[in-house]
Amino acid sequence: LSPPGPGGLPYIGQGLNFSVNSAHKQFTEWAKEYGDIVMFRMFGQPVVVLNNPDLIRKAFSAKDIKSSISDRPPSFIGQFVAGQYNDILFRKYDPLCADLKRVTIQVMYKTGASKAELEALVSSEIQDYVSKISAAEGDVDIIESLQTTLCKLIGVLYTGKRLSTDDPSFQAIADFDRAGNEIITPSVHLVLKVMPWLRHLPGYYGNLFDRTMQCKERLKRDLIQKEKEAGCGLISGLFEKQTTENWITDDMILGVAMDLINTSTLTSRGVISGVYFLLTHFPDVQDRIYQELIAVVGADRTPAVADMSMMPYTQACILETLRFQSHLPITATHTNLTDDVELEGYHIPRGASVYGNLWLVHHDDRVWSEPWKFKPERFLGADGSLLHKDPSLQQMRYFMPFGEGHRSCMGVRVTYDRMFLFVTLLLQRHRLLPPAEGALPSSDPRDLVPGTVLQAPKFYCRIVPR
Ligand code: HEM
Repeated sequence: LSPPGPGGLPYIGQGLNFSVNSAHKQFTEWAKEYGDIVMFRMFGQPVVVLNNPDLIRKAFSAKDIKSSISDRPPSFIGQFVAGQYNDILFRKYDPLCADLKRVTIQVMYKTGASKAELEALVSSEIQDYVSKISAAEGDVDIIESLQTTLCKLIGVLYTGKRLSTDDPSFQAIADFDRAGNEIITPSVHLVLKVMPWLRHLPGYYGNLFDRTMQCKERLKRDLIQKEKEAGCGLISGLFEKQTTENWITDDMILGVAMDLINTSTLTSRGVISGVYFLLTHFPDVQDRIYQELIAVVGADRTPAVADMSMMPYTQACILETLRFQSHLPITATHTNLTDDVELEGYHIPRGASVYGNLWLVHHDDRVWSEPWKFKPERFLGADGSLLHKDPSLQQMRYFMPFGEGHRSCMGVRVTYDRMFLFVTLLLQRHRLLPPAEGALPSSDPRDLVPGTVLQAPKFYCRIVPR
């Protein structure tokens, strides 16, 4: 039995009926009509949307890999940019993918993500950003200069040191970030997937492909090779691992480096611009964070990640931002390349594109009261403690901003830590106010700027000292 769903024109199916950039809205409409599993076709390709958190977990976490929907479909970037899927993000879920993901996470934590020295470097990058935006007078666009800081944070993760903006390693990251984010845009990537030969022709697609490959070469020459010789960050940590895990090739390390640039800058930009935007909208939330910050950290000491566990309200704001704005409203594409799968009595054909609809999960009004309101307190118990850790709470089953299962996000810890530092380092000494001229755009998440990652609309604010 096939899952129910909207029909459509022969072959084209629903291919012309919605924009890939706001697929989550269309998927959510269809869920109302067809239920928890919806299937439709796009240019002959079956597409399945899972609208219920338990189903998403079941499909994406199944222990038996044959019945888990954890592969990625063939893709242009995986094939031609990552050199035949020598990476994690675009690779099917074979044992090599699972091992590379496991080792990368291990090395990420060992060399960096949880080390105090690295946190100090991350914190200084963010403090520099805060000093820069708070020095500006009048109405400022605080997101404009964020991208440089995000690339510098990747520099810290990869090399274990701060890179200046004229360092060739930093420039290699920033250039790859620009080209990679352009080629990964769904509308661009879709064209290249259907017509991969466009990469050989002059014109927009051929130029973009050439530029991306040049950036890849620079990344290899100016960062990866240098880190291979000496270093103390994630990249040199992966090279060290080659001694015990001899299946790790140099090309895989380059693939991982490319993956983490593209998965981390756009998403981090979404969550940081998103939380600053909401704070500008809600001064009372800023005040409560400030009070908590002063009680735990004081006005002089620099906030550190270790303070986070003592600041439940601040953590609740971070969780609520992730729920409310659901920056990745649908998961990356999943598929099962080897077998057909039975899910809740429905037949999911091999090779179907499968998505988890995280947007719907996070705004389901049967679980979240007033889902379109920004209410950090929903994550707090009556005594003010954080509810997030309590798995018996039904709503926590409905919180999955980083996906679930074998393909879930590798940057969860990094993201929580960074959001905490961006929020506290700014609010300890400053207040975010609406612009003097003009109004703030709406804070309703349905008005976020669509794309692979939802972004806050362009906004101006004033930063004033406390
Ligand atoms: C900033 C907020 C972030 C959010 C909301 C987010 C969310 C997600 C989601 C929803 C997925 C897809 C899961 C799936 O396909 O089922 C994902 C995958 C991934 N994320 Fe993140 N992410 C964030 C930041 C990061 C960062 C900072 C990194 C790296 C340091 C990262 C690395 C990855 C990687 C490598 C994957 C692919 C894993 C795989 O294919 O197995 N993410 N993320």
